[in-house]
Amino acid sequence: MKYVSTRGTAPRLDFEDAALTGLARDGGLYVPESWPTLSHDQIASFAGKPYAEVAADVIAPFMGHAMPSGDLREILARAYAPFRHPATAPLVQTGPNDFILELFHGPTLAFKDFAMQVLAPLMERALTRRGDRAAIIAATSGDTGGAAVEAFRERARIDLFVLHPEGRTSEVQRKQMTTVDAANVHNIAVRGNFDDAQAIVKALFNDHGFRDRHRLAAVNSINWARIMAQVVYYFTAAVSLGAPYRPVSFTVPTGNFGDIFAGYVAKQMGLPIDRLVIASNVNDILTRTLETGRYERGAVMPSSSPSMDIQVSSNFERLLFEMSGRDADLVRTQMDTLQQSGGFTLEPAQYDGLKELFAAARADEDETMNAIRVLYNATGYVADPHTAVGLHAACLCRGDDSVPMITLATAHPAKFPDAIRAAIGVSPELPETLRARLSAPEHYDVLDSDQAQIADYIAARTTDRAGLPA
Ligand SMILES: Cc1ncc(COP(=O)(O)O)c(C=O)c1O
Ligand SMILES: N[C@@H](CCOP(=O)(O)O)C(=O)O
Repeated sequence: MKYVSTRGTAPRLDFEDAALTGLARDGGLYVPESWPTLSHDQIASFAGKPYAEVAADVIAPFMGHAMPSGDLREILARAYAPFRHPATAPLVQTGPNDFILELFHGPTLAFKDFAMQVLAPLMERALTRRGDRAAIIAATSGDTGGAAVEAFRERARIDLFVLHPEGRTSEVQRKQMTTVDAANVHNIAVRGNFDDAQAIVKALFNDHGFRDRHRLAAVNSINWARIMAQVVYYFTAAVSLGAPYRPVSFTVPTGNFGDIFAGYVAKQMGLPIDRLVIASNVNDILTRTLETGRYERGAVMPSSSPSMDIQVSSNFERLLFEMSGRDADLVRTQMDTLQQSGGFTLEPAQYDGLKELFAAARADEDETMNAIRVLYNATGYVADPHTAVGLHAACLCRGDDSVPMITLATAHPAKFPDAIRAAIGVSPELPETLRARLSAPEHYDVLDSDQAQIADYIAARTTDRAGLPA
């Protein structure tokens, strides 16, 4: 399996190089050269299998000859062993044909653990084989950072730099990152919003001298391996509701468009998905794009679902590439226009493709709180605010009632206690192990949203190759 960039001029890479590279050298994102497909029988055979085994079958075609199948299976078994639910990604029924897919039973209580727990051993294995090391730079609106810190702490070949927007994550999210005292973990609170932090990460990758000197790697969803690992739970959820013999729909709380792009990939691989619903909070660039055909950046607004406070959705570039018939020249021009003037109009083929595959709806703050309240009053279930945005959108874009609608629960409500208390007056409990750790001292530095300042900070703290483990 080879990987190509959405902007067409970066080298084609194999899986391992794509996973270590992060952003392509032309500023684009890597995608597989073609989509592998799974047969009807293969998909049917997932019924009743442990999550890690389904993961091996779904992931293997993307990896080519990167590693023997036994090694992959071992990595996956270890990655999902610490999840606190025996089903790993359980489904909960909340209505006649409505389900919640709980993706928060991993170590940091958010869906990011599904990919990060796999990415860390994959990257470490590749670096060990090469006798190399990497400096990971990640931007987070709250959850990617915590999951990355947990997965990469104390990995000898990796320095991890996590940029979060100062004061714009929940307290629990911030402490999940900053109370970890590990020599290879560096937290930076950026005076700005998530888009500022993500723009700096991309700019540092586009500075090829800096990138090569410090061997930059990415663990945001610009890294293809993140998306790949997230495809798996679409299969396990759909199969447990009768796929491939019947279609299912998914609603996905969306920010950087990574998680829902994984749903698109599952569909390309042969999973019968009827609707993919994009759920936005007040930062609704994607819902507006679906309504108008224009991709137009707005100001980032703080919300009760802070992990989705994003206006530039990185992975939308992958979809634009797909919907244009993989026209890299067009995508490059569109991304340049976005950078220069803050927006562009989709080509008719892109817009038609988008409307055919996706529906979209936004939830404002009152609607988000109301969705938490309505579900709690009807069933006693406590949904986190991101999930609630999804529940609101699922209701609006329901479509055919006979098709199961699965809303992704992307985080545990205990990560957002203030919002939950405001909605229903209940304080969700953190798991005991996490609660104890969050009272430890915090470690982070506050920097301006300034590329040069952040580059200097990283350069001063990156272990050089002389510091490689034997
Ligand atoms: C809890 C939660 N829900 C939803 C999202 C949005 O996911 P994506 O950025 O993949 O669209 C995020 C952040 O990525 C998140 O942390
Ligand atoms: N919501 C994310 C933002 C980064 O998204 P990613 O999926 O590209 O890592 C977060 O919580 O950090």
